[in-house]
Amino acid sequence: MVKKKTLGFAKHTNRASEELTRRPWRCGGGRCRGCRSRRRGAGPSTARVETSSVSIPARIPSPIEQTQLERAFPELISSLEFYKKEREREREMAMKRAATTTIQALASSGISSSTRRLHCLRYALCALVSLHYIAQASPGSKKIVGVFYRGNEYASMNPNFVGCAEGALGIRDWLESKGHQYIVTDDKDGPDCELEKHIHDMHVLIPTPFHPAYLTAERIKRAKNLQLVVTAGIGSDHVDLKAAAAAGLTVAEVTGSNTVSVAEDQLMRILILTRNFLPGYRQVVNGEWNVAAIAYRAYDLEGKTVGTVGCGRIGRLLLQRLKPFNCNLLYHDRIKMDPELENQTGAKFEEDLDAMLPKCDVVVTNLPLTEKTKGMFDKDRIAKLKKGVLIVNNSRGALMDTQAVVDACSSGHIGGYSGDVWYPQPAPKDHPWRYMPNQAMTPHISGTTIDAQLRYAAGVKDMLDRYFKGEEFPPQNYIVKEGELASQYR
Ligand SMILES: NC(=O)C1=CN([C@@H]2O[C@H](COP(=O)(O)OP(=O)(O)OC[C@H]3O[C@@H](n4cnc5c(N)ncnc54)[C@H](O)[C@@H]3O)[C@@H](O)[C@H]2O)C=CC1
Repeated sequence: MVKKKTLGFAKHTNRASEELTRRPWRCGGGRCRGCRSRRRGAGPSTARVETSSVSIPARIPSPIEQTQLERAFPELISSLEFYKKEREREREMAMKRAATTTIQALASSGISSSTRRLHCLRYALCALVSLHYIAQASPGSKKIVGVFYRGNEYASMNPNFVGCAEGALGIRDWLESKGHQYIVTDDKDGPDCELEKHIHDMHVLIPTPFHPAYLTAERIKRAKNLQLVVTAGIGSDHVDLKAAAAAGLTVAEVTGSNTVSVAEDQLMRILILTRNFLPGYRQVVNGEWNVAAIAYRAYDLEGKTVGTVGCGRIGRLLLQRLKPFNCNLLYHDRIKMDPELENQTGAKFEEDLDAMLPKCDVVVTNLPLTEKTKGMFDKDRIAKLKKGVLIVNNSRGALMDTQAVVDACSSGHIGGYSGDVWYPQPAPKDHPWRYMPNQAMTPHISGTTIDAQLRYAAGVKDMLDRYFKGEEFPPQNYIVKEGELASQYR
């Protein structure tokens, strides 16, 4: 049976608002994980506030400490009281005021002896930890974990580079101003990684396909507080969707956010392969000049047959972009396009995939990775392709049988293979696709242009906002909802 988890705390707090005022860490509902964990002895008195590098014991000060604090920083205490009572906006202001008061009190205390300075620092630390605790434990406060690729020295080179861990989708201030905890990391694999430290108590996970945090059934089992997974991008195959559905999680992605970015990239890869571009580039870099080595298998795209396997949002944009090149366009999908759209793109529907493939000079994949599409291009299917076929796969690496692609590229049966998706990601140094001939591979980049990042960051923010308010997401964004997988994943 599917366990449903409460989405959005607006409803949640209404149901038990009085209880929340008295015991802010409890929802008052019998199914509340907070209450259950407290009964198991993991209540706030023993809770720890995790940050990416330190772990501070978070607890409400004892009455004695409170009196000491009151004496030391009366303004701070009244701010704390105010903070507890008032609504969200006022609470934010009170938090800022309390922090300022602490700093001002420190600065104006005229401390001369080191002992007094130590006392003062202790009080200040205690007050700040209390503030932090209240921010964590206030009604509806969520722990949100983002897993993105690291920006390193490039992080500060473009203010719109929000897709990296340092950019954190540009939503840190917004989330923290609402009292939520936002942990961002790129450390996602292995038992000692940073992500593992937060699995047990995170409420929301924001993974991205470019640096996938693999949310396995085993991790889902341990993610007792998890309610929502929002993929920053498109393609949520890094999540065990069946396990997510069984656990009552919502999985959503920012549908449409990078379709243009991928369609443009595919067009580029088709041209790079058709014109045999990369060997020419390598010659130049290596100080060589050998026209024949390129020209003997460089072609025009005009007149060639291009087939897309999968023709949803990206596939259709690709067909529209290919139309002016005067190719023969074919598509295979579960669903036939509207006749109007077929006319617009000039593409012909092929119901039988295996009948379409041998006709194609260029095959492009535009499918999600599902149980049905995993390993779709195995040895047998690749053998049915035209000799010298060019393949562009920006969908997912696992659509291909890795070794079958290596063998076909090595024998020349595949004349060129290009894409940006691998399994696993990041691709290990010894991944055979790095070393096979006739490849024009890159890291996973096509859907993470700056334009795409801004779109998927805005989409994630919109969905988080709706989640906090207990509102529905745009329907096309749901991959798992109320125990059901989106139709193409079933
Ligand atoms: N490399 C990158 O940066 C990116 C890669 N992608 C990948 O591209 C995929 C497609 O993206 P969209 O076009 O936006 O998705 P979409 O959902 O709009 O289109 C997918 C199409 O595949 C069809 N399909 C699904 N299963 C099928 C099957 N078994 N047989 C035949 N057709 C099937 C669906 O009917 C649908 O028309 C994503 O799922 C993702 O894996 C998406 C964005 C960025």
